[in-house]
Amino acid sequence: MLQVKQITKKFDKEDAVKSLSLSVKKGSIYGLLGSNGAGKTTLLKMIAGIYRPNSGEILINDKAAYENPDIREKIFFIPDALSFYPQATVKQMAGHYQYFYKDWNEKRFEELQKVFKIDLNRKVQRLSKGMKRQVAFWLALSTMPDFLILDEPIDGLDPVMRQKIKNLLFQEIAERNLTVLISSHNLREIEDICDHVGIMHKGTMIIQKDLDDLKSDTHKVQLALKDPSHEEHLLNKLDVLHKEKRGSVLLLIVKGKEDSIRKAIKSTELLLFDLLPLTLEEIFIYEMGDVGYEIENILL
Ligand SMILES: Nc1ncnc2c1ncn2[C@@H]1O[C@H](COP(=O)(O)OP(=O)(O)OP(=O)(O)O)[C@@H](O)[C@H]1O
Repeated sequence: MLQVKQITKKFDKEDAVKSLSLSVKKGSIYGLLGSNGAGKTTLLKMIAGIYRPNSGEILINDKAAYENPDIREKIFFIPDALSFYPQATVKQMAGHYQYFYKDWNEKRFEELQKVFKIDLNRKVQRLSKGMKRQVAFWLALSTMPDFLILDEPIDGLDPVMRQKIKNLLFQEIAERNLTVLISSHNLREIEDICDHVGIMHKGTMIIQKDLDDLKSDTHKVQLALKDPSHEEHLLNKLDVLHKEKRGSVLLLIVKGKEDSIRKAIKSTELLLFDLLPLTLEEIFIYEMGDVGYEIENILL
């Protein structure tokens, strides 16, 4: 279990991450979403032990991660901007990781060559962007990590390779209880693979929930009132995240379970009523709107 407790990170005088808490259960995939500059990379780098928080603590299986080299060795971070030794071949990079990671698994490395099919003698810096990312996953999985921290992991990967890597992650989760924390702007990908989601804005976590709960907690409602003067009364009964009017039709994004929304609306006479679930992308946009991120007229 990964527990982040009230961590803050300042750059100069600005808080990049403010008193943020989060917990990720063993064997789960947690998707970290957020606006540009929200502090996602800074948070991941603190968890990976690259930045030291100004305050707060990061615990892995109840032990302080930063001070504990054995724990830090079981966390593997694949950053957004990859870096390799300038002249190193894939084989030499593997040798480097073998030296530094005591659980390096040579057999696993050889098995994974069948997936990645990249010549071991090629210089990593001369590989394409997507191939470099494949090498990063290849090396990461060969260190047999307990925690994999991924910053924009699919950038540059073709759809077939994306699927292969997803399958590898699912396999590691099923067989070894690997825990994965992913930061991404690709919400479809997050929706597809994550079981838990957190949304960050301006250094804080504005919402974190089980993905299924999050999706059943917000709905898109389209309605037309028989008597338009009842609009305010109706809206007061709903937790409205966003409202738009198109002629006499009201388009609403409403927080709450389907049953409670239907119940709140029941006593109002309507000419039209439609209730639809939201995609994660839509939930993200309206949650951001709720905290003051400008989202005028983008009802999807
Ligand atoms: N090394 C640094 N020195 C100074 N400020 C930094 C540094 N790294 C990040 N910041 C600042 O911290 C804030 C959060 O940045 P961060 O990279 O964590 O955001 P992010 O959520 O990953 O953004 P994006 O989605 O755009 O990649 C930003 O205001 C950024 O300018």
